[in-house]
Amino acid sequence: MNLKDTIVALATPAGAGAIAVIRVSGTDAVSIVAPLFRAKSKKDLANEPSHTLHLGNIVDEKRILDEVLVSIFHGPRSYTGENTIEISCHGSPYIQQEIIQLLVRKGCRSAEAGEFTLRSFLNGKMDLSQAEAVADLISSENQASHQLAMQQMRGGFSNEIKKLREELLNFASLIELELDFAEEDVEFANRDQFSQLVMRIQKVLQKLVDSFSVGNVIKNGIPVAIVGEPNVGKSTLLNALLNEERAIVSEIAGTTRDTIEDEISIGGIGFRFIDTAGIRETEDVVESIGIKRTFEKISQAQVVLYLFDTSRLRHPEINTEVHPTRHPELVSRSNSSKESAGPTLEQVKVEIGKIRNQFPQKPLLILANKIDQLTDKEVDFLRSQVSDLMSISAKTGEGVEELQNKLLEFVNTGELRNNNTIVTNSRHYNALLQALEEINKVQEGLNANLSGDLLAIDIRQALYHFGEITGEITNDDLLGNIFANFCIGK
Ligand SMILES: Nc1nc2c(c(=O)[nH]1)N(C=O)[C@@H](CNc1ccc(C(=O)N[C@@H](CCC(=O)O)C(=O)O)cc1)CN2
Ligand SMILES: Nc1nc2c(ncn2[C@@H]2O[C@H](COP(=O)(O)OP(=O)(O)OP(=O)(O)O)[C@@H](O)[C@H]2O)c(=O)[nH]1
Ligand SMILES: [Mg+2]
Repeated sequence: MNLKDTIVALATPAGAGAIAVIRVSGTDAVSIVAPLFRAKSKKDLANEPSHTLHLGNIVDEKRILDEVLVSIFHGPRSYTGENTIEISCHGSPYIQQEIIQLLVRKGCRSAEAGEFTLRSFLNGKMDLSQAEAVADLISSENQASHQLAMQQMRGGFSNEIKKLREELLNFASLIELELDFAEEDVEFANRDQFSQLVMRIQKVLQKLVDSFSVGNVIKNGIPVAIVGEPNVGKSTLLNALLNEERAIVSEIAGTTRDTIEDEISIGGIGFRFIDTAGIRETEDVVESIGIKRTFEKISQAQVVLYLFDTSRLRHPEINTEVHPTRHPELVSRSNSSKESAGPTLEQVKVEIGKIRNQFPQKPLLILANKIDQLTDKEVDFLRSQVSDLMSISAKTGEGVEELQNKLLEFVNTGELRNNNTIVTNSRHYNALLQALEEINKVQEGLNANLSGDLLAIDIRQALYHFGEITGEITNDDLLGNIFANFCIGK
């Protein structure tokens, strides 16, 4: 990738649209486009001031390709920091390609993925964490992830890091200066002040490191596993939550064999719901693989929803000696297969206990489903038996909204509301962890009255990790990795 080239790419999505924007950036942007542009006002584009907009035609020799609007940005006053021209043409894929090919013939190179933003970074228009936020912003699909990306793009996080880095750098220089006067036993860096700074940095770093658990979840969606025995209504609940017929629902136990997942935003937060294969003893090879996967999904989930079917509970108070007038369909079901009668409430509690034992840290919501089949008295009885019970009907939607509210309670959105800095990027998280480790060493060194040269080594290491975040320290591989995940034209 030659960064001296003038590059061109479609900035809007591929395909037909009302209007498409083609972006040209680099030293020759203006000198390449100006001769191809015939302004209505006869002006020469090359003489126009920055941040102005011009109507005219794009012409290839004598042929008019399109009537367009052209905007001009003189470097360094542009997104990339280079000369930039944007051509807004009619949104036909044919016109887009004709104009782009014309520009390539006249000396532009097709841009690589993320190259405009890479140049913006290299030209000092933004730091690395801000550039990464641009990609997050484009992919944000709900209010929370949008807010975090926006915050990061505006530099909130980088500024915090940069300030700490500068203060630390000051002390590092003072300590290193002492080394030059080793014989004279001077102390330029006041150890008490330094120790205070180190403690402040530890606090900030720890806060940022801790925020990742929230940030990561907000960025990627909170995984919620829906589990329970076959046929209890897991897929019906998934569909109700997603408001879409996403999973197949049937009265046949074992319908869902593999996990199905999809994401939806509730209250501005993304939730990823994972419908799983019903858990039961089975000889069926495929089904048992599905069940194994269910347990994997539980371990990956942030919250687990355990469903059971109230209409099949065997219990004196709740039984399926059904009221024939209310549920004629159930009469035939329970009559035809006595052996398929469901578990007792005690057995359900045992099953829930097993999951609790296996995943002690995981919030587990117990959902008594199909309450539309019960009388109010039966529902009351159920609630009195299981304290943390939510009763729902996935089929009628009863209780689903309460469930959504309950799910929102699991997300600590306080930090988000308080506008605290939240780390969302695992690269930043790793760098922060490493910086914290080094800072802890510095603190230990101070406590142990370590000599300046040894302190300086750990300080330099910490500085290195700070620099990784904002991009003062970087390398081609890292940049390649980050920007390769961008779309072309960004
Ligand atoms: N048409 C268009 N829309 C766009 C972009 C773009 O590049 N082109 N952006 C691309 O992501 C975003 C806006 N970001 C931009 C950031 C800086 C400058 C710019 O010209 N900066 C100059 C001048 C600042 C000023 O005069 O206030 C500078 O930084 O010096 C332009 C767009 C979203 N919308
Ligand atoms: N009356 C009533 N029926 C329900 C309710 N929820 C689900 N059902 C029915 O129960 C049956 C099983 O529903 P599914 O959603 O396929 O159950 P599942 O837990 O995904 O089953 P598997 O995928 O086989 O493990 C279907 O006939 C649904 O219509 C409910 O709240 N009330
Ligand atoms: Mg299912």
